Amino acid sequence: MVLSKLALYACIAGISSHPIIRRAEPTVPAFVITLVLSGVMIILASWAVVGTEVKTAVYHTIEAFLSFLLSLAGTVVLYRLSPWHPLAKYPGPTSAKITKWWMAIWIAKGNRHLKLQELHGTYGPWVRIGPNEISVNVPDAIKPIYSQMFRAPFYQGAPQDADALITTTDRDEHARRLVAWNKAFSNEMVQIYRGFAQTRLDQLVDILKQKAVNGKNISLSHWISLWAMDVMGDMAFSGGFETMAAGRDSEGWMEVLSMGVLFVGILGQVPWMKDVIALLPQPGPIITFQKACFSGEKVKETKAKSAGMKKDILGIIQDEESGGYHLSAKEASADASFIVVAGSDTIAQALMALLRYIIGNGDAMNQLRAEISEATDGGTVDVDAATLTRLPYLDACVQEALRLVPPVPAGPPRYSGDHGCEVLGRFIPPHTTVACPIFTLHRDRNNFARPDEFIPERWLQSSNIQPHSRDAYVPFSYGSGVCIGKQVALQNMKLFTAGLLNSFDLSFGEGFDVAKYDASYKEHNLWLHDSLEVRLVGRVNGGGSI
Ligand code: HEM
Repeated sequence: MVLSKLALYACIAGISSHPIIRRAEPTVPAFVITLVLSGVMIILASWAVVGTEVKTAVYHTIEAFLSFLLSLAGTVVLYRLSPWHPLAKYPGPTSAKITKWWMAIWIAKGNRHLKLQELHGTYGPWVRIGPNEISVNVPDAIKPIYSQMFRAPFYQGAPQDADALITTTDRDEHARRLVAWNKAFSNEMVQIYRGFAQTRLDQLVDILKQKAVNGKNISLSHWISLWAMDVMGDMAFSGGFETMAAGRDSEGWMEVLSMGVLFVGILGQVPWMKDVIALLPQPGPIITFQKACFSGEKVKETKAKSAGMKKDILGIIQDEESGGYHLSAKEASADASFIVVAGSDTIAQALMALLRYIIGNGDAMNQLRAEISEATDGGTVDVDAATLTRLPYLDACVQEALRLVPPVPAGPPRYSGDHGCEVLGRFIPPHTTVACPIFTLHRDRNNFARPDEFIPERWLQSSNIQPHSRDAYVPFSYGSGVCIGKQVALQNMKLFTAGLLNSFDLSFGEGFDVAKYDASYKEHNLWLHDSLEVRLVGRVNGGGSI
């Protein structure tokens, strides 16, 4: 009888502990340890003080635990759905209001980009997509959100040994680290990186010329990925990846990276799980990647190699003279891993989208080929900085590909902090995560005319295609945390496309089904999809095929 009352008290404790847990959220291990300790104490007290048999005491303690957890969970759900919740006025699906696992499942399925589009179609521009999270599909809101707020707890979702520039949620630390990073992306360095990209492109063209015999299908997506990885290795560590020479990602870096990005995407929805994952014997893919590739050797090797030379990103950000922030070895290792993710798959995906659309659009291909041929004197001149300014149609094609298939499709999540903030006259309550969904903004017909079509002309100065909202176009994000590699990315994409088009005639490969290819796109934080199969025919400089 006494112990049944215990279950009742446990219910009351569950309900009344909700306001405490909500304000001072405990870590999972602290919560579990508290539960276990209180269980042991209850059993001991029942046995020693009340004189209950141990078996009965254990039974009633379990009963009390379940009562506690169920009443706590019930209170959480009721509160999240109640009119007293700070985000109560924002519409959204009930499951999303209850738990972040709902969004985690869409990410795992690879359809979050489509779900967000659907939600904004149903509920309007401000949608509640998590218990404490809103998605904002309003171009005018991008500047106030991304300039006032900084990175959300999402970035702390995966266990890692140290923060990278891209995962730190401390704005001051980010600003101090950025001093050295800005040096690594100065105009002078961007020109040096152009040389690396050109050398790797020449290597790729030679390889493809050998492979592209008898009109057989080539997986362009495969080779683009290898090119991007090798260029990134050169830029970040003065060499290190030789995936093109091997013809494959022999060490499996890309696979680990894709897993890592998916892992971060899912765990970022439920950052408290990090403590649980950290207890598992097998470390997550991010730590595996850092340990396998970058712990110790690569970081030390690059530091030694680039001493006094300062020709690669890791060398510059580790150099004490770059100023601002002293990177620990673990932070350098975290930065090294993230630079590869940030700078290789993004540019590779952007190029795959660009080539898929220009191969599928004869007019665009002809116009592009004519422009590139004229600017490079029939392919005899390398694409330097001056040449790039003479390629407006290529620039338009690049922008259009980044609009249709932004390599970072979800909106980077930002956080309203302890005090909340105001966006377009609305108060965003404290501790709210806010994101502007890039894919949805880019494909919204209120922002861009015929939004699902590839129309590079909309980016030309002479264009009168309306609507055309430049404010809604954010493939590189905005504000603090904006992509630091934007100039390198744009330059390398143009250089690659010009070089490839000067070297080959391209068409879709035999049996390649473009509709099936488009439908295969899955968004797991970055994109995963089928292979882009093409047929390449070598060209002689000046135009004709060989
Ligand atoms: C088309 C290619 C690219 C796209 C679309 C892209 C997009 C983005 C976006 C949206 C962010 C913000 C992420 C966030 O806040 O969660 C970002 C950050 C970043 N990107 Fe890129 N990126 C591209 C290429 C590159 C390249 C080539 C590099 C390096 C060479 C690079 C380096 C970075 C870094 C270091 C950050 C973090 C900046 C910071 O925290 O201040 N990106 N990128």
